[in-house]
Amino acid sequence: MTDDLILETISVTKNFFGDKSSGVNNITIFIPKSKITAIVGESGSGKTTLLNLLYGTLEPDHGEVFFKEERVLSRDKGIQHAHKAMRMVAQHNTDLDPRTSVWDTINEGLPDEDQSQSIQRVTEALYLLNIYNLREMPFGKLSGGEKQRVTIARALISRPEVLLLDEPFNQVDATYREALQHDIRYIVKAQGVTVVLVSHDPAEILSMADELIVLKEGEIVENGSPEQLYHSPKLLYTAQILASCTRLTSVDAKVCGIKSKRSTVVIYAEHVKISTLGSKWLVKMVLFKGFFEELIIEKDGITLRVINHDRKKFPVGSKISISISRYFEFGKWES
Ligand SMILES: Nc1ncnc2c1ncn2[C@@H]1O[C@H](COP(=O)(O)OP(=O)(O)OP(=O)(O)O)[C@@H](O)[C@H]1O
Repeated sequence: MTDDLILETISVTKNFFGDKSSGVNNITIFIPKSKITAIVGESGSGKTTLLNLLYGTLEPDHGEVFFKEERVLSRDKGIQHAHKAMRMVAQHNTDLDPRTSVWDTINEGLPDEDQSQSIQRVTEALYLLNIYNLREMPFGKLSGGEKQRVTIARALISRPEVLLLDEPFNQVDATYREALQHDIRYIVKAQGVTVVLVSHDPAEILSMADELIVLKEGEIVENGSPEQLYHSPKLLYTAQILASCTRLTSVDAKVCGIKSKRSTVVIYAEHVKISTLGSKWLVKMVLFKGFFEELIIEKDGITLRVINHDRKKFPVGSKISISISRYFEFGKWES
């Protein structure tokens, strides 16, 4: 393993109850040090299974997982080193005692040998995650977002080299999600922590990750930087995970003025420019997205998603025309 890598899986397979369609199959990945790598894919594609294999809480049926040069084995096989250097924040915090104070919950994450520095380290973690004011509250009384901050503080207090995050912002409402994402990115970058993040949310993936690994049915189908995969997806599957888009057959795409020889056309909402000239499309729905709107527009039974920055200019029922600056073409086998 080269110095710029920290975790590696070599041809790892983990199936449940011998069912090859479950878990993950023959996965080889390299996780770069001090970067945020996101594992993305539809529900059931094997993201959590892969995270548990990296952490060592699942043992592969075949293949090997390495933390630096050291093989990661499952907990029952007793390899401790990798666990000390890694921390996992799971989707739900159900194993944490709701009666324990925030201070004590975070302190429990500090290894015994560091307990002499407990006051300084817990205080630091509380400030880092912006939750100093909550230190005396029982964990169970916190909001979803606050709980998530505490769980991440508890994981970071041991100064892990690798932080594994499974849908970490799931329970956090939209208002606080962006702030928490921003804080986590800032903290991990400042501390040089390596993060492996499992997420469903395209905005989260694109704004937080340095690298993406796309899983489908337990296999890696694409990987690269967020920019690369967003702007030049090789697969329809990847485009649909990363972007707000419309998928059309090549026959339906003719309504948008696109002539394609391939079976499927994908149009990102941001690539549709709108104006009032011509007025051939009907605005069916306006979705408020904060500083922009997403319009659902229709013509000849075809609906398109469109980003509109000129808010309130195109209300439901108004007529508009479009021009498409870019689209992607895919064959059937690429879905
Ligand atoms: N402990 C288990 N026992 C049996 N099957 C399992 C187990 N864990 C995962 N699976 C199966 O393996 C496949 C991958 O599951 P996994 O939880 O890794 O997917 P995922 O991509 O994380 O899904 P989601 O996004 O819904 O959390 C699924 O078909 C799932 O049913």
